[in-house]
Amino acid sequence: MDLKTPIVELSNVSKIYNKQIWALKKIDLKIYRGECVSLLGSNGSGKTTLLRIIGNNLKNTTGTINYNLEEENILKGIGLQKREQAWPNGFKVKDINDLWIRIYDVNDLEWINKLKDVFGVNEVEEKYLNKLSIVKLQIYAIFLSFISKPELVLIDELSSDIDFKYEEKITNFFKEYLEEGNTLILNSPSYYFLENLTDRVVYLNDGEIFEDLSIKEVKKEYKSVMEYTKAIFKEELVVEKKIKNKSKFFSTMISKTEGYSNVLQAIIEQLEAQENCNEKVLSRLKEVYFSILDLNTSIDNLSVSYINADSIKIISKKIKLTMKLINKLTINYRYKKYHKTLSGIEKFLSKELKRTFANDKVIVNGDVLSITMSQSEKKQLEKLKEKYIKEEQKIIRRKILKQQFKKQKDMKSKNNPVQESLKEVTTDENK
Ligand SMILES: Nc1ncnc2c1ncn2[C@@H]1O[C@H](COP(=O)(O)OP(=O)(O)OP(=O)(O)O)[C@@H](O)[C@H]1O
Repeated sequence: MDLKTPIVELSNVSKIYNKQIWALKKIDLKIYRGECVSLLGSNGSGKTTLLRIIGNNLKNTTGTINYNLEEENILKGIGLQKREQAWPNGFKVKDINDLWIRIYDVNDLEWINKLKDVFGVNEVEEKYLNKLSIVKLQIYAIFLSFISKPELVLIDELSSDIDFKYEEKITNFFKEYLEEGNTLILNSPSYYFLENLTDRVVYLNDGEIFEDLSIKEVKKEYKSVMEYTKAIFKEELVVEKKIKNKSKFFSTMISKTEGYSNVLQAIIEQLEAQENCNEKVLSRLKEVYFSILDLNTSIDNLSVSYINADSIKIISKKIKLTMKLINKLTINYRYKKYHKTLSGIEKFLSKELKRTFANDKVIVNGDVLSITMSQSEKKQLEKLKEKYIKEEQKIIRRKILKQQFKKQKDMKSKNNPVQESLKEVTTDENK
């Protein structure tokens, strides 16, 4: 197996949608065998477009793509997991499994059983596809992309909502797969996969490659992947928005999310310095940190761009995800020491941010603007609001149950310096 020749090489590749939107601009990129490459970049930077073009699922407008696959049939050589895969009604998971096995002419049943075990497919085989949760569907779509044992696998959505038991199992499976000389490309993986799997990051900005670094270079230059993402988010913003003014409305949210990310960073550094620190908690905390940083960048981006229903939906989704990650951490691990910090962040997300973005009006530079929405979008927004309220009620109920526990902890944490810095953020919040 030739590890030095790229498995895929893109030269001068551009994609223009509808003769208007220049989604990818003259991309030159070589991906090598055995690599795990993560695509990073803000919303709309071109990651999915690049992934689909490499995955032979979307036609590039200009440029050339050369594959160096051992498998002659490109459909078998490349596995692509797509976002929001639509399935016809009335199909059980096992029906689609049989169909895929037949389409790809797979005879290696040991391989299929292994995949079923890694991705938890055995547990859902008798279920109808439209009854599976979004996360289960995403994982199932990853399972399908591996069925033909492709040399190059592209994953568009690797949710941070994946259960911890599967996260570890999937990571180990991916590692083994890479060691056999196969290649993986991931779109915006969660922090866990970024930290534990990625060999190289390709950062896209407005359809161009902004940075292409190996993880070794990242660690040498920025100490950690976490520091890198923070620096690159900032660098990108400086380049993009140097001269643009942000409205006061957005700058408060931006400074708060930044404040929280700093508090989390301090906690993470404290934990990392401890000898017997709980790795699982640390990894979860990093995910929350990463998610807040991403939220911070998205709001920053939003503050200087055209605001429409879609951009609001994206932010709402990110707020929800961050809240879920926090809940996952506080509920599963009951990590008492930093509970106050996390519930402070959650309060800010649920009480301020979520409500702001669940509205169809936003304030920009002191003016109230209505977001242009179709009837169906308005209906969808109403449904979302309902869902948010229900979720909020659940959170409140959980909070009441935990009140007693919180009181005791507050007393204990009074002398903690990290808690003090949180206090600054929460005090600022009340202004
Ligand atoms: N089918 C399409 N038709 C028209 N424009 C599109 C289409 N798909 C993507 N775009 C536009 O191309 C640009 C790049 O989109 P793309 O989905 O590749 O970005 P991305 O980095 O994956 O974003 P996200 O993280 O939000 O998914 C965006 O401006 C997007 O609106």
